[in-house]
Amino acid sequence: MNHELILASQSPRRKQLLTDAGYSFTVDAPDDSVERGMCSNCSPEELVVESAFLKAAAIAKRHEAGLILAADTVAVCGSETLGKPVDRDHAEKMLRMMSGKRHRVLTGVCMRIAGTSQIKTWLEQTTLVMSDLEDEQLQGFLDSDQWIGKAGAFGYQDGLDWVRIVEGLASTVVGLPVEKLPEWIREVEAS
Ligand SMILES: Cc1cn([C@H]2C[C@H](O)[C@@H](COP(=O)(O)OP(=O)(O)OP(=O)(O)O)O2)c(=O)[nH]c1=O
Repeated sequence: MNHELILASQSPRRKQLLTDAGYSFTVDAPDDSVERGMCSNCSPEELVVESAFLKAAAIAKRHEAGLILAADTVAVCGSETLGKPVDRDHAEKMLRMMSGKRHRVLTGVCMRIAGTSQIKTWLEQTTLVMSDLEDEQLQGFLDSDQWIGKAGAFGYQDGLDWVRIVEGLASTVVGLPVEKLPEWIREVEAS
């Protein structure tokens, strides 16, 4: 990598994934307002890519150089796109919707080199299946507050035994497909 890496995210999970993969980087996170006012009638695939693009753009403005990395994650169940729950009731609604079903988690990623027009976006997808959640199990999980700040109201990294991956990378579910980064960094640096 020829540039200093800047993670444009407030997500502790993205920071952890990047650290565990051995990258050195600084963090400059966009505020939540970047995600508001997004296209309301676009597909979830378009939404995560557009959101990652906007997050990277907001941070690129503040830097003269460096490789900016931004991402956005949602869960998709049937025709519903599930972002971060706003409260416990919202989290419960999401989990009841996914209970006993397959769903997908999409992560859009944007990398851009500040001070240049070099920019790329990518989309990754992982399919999961959730067991039928018993009422008691669901209430216990909601009481634990582990759903807070997580798209679809669950954290795959929390070792839950009622959700498993059918196809795709676990890192995509947790918010950043780090296994793809070496290839993607080469692509954006060559663009
Ligand atoms: C599905 C799932 C999501 N998540 C998290 C990853 C993201 O932090 C969050 C999705 O919200 P995002 O809006 O993608 O990210 P964020 O608001 O946390 O951070 P930023 O916009 O600054 O980058 O859900 C998990 O941690 N585990 C999971 O299993």
